[in-house]
Amino acid sequence: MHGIGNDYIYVNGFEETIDDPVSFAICYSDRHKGIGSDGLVIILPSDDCDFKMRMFNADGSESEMCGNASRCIGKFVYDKGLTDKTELTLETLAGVKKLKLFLGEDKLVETVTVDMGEPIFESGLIPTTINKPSIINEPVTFNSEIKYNITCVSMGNPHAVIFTTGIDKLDLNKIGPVTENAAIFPRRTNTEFIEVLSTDRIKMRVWERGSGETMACGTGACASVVAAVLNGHTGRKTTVELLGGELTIEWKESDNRVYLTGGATTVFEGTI
Ligand SMILES: N[C@@H](CCC[C@H](N)C(=O)O)C(=O)O
Repeated sequence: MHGIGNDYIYVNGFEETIDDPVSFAICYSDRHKGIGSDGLVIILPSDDCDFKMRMFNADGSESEMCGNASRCIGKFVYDKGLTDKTELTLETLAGVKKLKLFLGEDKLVETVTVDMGEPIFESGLIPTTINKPSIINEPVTFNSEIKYNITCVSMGNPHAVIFTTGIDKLDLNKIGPVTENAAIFPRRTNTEFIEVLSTDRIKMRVWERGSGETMACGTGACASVVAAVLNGHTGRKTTVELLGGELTIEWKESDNRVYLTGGATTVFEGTI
């Protein structure tokens, strides 16, 4: 399945057990020698919620949260009849997320809104070793030569947001690994490169921790809109243009929570 091009292999953990998800993710995410994906998502029973998600990047590292995968899980469980509810709770390593499913004419899930919770700014919780309470538009030199101002936001997983120009031409394969593995990020980071198009539209390319450049990142889009608001670039409801499509993000003033809305698509099913 994919959420605007951010594709994962989804495994129904009610029926299948994967003993070694790390090796599975590395092996089958390979686009030449495996199935090909940005990683692996396992849908599991939960004690307290409707469902539980575990997600692994293409390098086998487990992440706390994935925005695009949570939408796809909503589609998976509803379309396959694992639930008939259109409002669901999902247990993740970043806490409980609430999903609202919207059906298309075919009565299958087309769009999902995820309550992604409150953004986190405290340096120690990002985590970053930069010795300031929070990191907003902070000048940082990477590898003693690449200078960027970064804003750090955790959506349960770490994001460094960079506002710049000419992102189409950026050599992400070169700069992405540098920011991802910088010593200031002890658990590595996802990095979003953002061009501000207007007060309600931004364009984003993302280098994901553990997967490299992907066509979209839901948590990254949320972190970027929060960073755009904090830096005075956009309003609280903003469309994010990504390589794989668009996401609508709203950081509500009333409850301080971030809401992510976008599509979810099934590509194919198979047995290995
Ligand atoms: N693509 C995802 C985020 C996946 C995890 C990320 N690479 C990390 O390691 O934190 C999304 O849609 O949020």
